[in-house]
Amino acid sequence: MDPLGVTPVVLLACGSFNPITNMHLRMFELARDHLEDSGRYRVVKGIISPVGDGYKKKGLIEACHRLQMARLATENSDWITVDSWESLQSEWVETAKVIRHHYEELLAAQADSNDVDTVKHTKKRRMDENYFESSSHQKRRDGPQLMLLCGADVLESFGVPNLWRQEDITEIVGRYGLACITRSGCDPHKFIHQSDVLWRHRKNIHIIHEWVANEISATHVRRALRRGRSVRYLLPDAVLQYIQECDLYSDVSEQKNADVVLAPLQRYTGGSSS
Ligand SMILES: Nc1ncnc2c1ncn2[C@@H]1O[C@H](COP(=O)(O)OP(=O)(O)OP(=O)(O)O)[C@@H](O)[C@H]1O
Ligand SMILES: NC(=O)c1ccc[n+]([C@@H]2O[C@H](COP(=O)(O)O)[C@@H](O)[C@H]2O)c1
Ligand SMILES: [Zn+2]
Repeated sequence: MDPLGVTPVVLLACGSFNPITNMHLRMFELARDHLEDSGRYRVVKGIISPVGDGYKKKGLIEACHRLQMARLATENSDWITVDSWESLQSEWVETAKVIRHHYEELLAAQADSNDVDTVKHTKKRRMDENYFESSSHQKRRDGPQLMLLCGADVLESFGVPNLWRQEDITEIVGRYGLACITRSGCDPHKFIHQSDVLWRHRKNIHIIHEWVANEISATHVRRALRRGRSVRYLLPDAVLQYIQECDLYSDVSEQKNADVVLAPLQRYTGGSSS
C-alpha cells in the first residue's frame, strides 16, 4: 500500500486461450478501469497464463502455439504480459498453485529491488516487520496484491462437483481475491449469495459489469475457423495470421482429448482416461 492507501495490483488470468481473443484482452482493460476507479487500487501488471497440455480439455491445441498467439496478441500492450511457467509443467497445475507461484515471484522481485538500495540487515528487518501473517504465503503490507482475473463462468464453475477443491477456492478468494467479468448466462451476484464461502469473502470478489455485452468465445472462433468463416476482428490480426500460417484449427484438432477426462475431474474423482 502506498502512503495514499492505494494498493498496487497484479492481475493474473488463467485459461485455455485456445486461441486468445479480443475479449480476453478486454477483460484486463475492464478490470483495470474498475479497480482503479474505486480509488483503492493501482493495476501495475497483467499476466496471461495459458494452461498446460495436461489439462486435457477437448480441442486444446499444443501450449507452444497458444503461448505464441498470446505473445502476438499482447505485443502492443505496455502492461499485459504472457507467462509460460504453467504451460511448461508436465502435469496440469491447480489454479491455486499457479497463483501461489506468481505471488512468490512477485515477492522475490520485490526483495531484489529492495536489495539495490538497502543494506541486507535493514532489508531483513523490514521484511519481517511487513508480514501480516506467518503462514507459508504471507501478505506484505507494501507488496502488490495478486488477483485472479476471470469470467463469471469460471466463478460459477466453483460449484461443479469434483472440479475444484474447497480449500483452493477458500485460498483464492480469501487470500488473493478475484476480479470477475460478467458473462451472458451467468449471474455471479446470485452465485456468491448462494455460497457461504464466497459470501464470507465477498469483499475480495470484484464483479465487473461488461455493459457492452461481448459474446466472443474461443469455442466460437474455433468453430468458425473449421467452417472456413471469417474471424477477423474477433482476435488480433497477428494471431489470425499465425493460425493460418500454422493451420491450427481443424476437425482433427477439435477431436483432441475427446475421449479423455478433464485433468481436475480425473484428479479429484480418481477417474481415468479411456
Ligand atoms: N466473452 C467473455 N466474457 C467474459 N469472460 C470471458 C469471455 N471470454 C473468455 N472469458 C474468460 O477468459 C478466461 C479464459 O477463458 P477461456 O480460455 O476458456 O476462453 P473461452 O473464450 O471461454 O474459451 P472456450 O470457449 O474454449 O471455453 C476465463 O476466465 C473466461 O471466463
Ligand atoms: N481446481 C482447479 O484449480 C481448476 C479446475 C478447473 C479449471 N481450472 C482452471 O481454470 C481455467 C479454466 O479454463 P477453461 O475455462 O478454458 O476450461 C484453466 O486455467 C484451468 O486450469 C482450475
Ligand atoms: Zn472457457
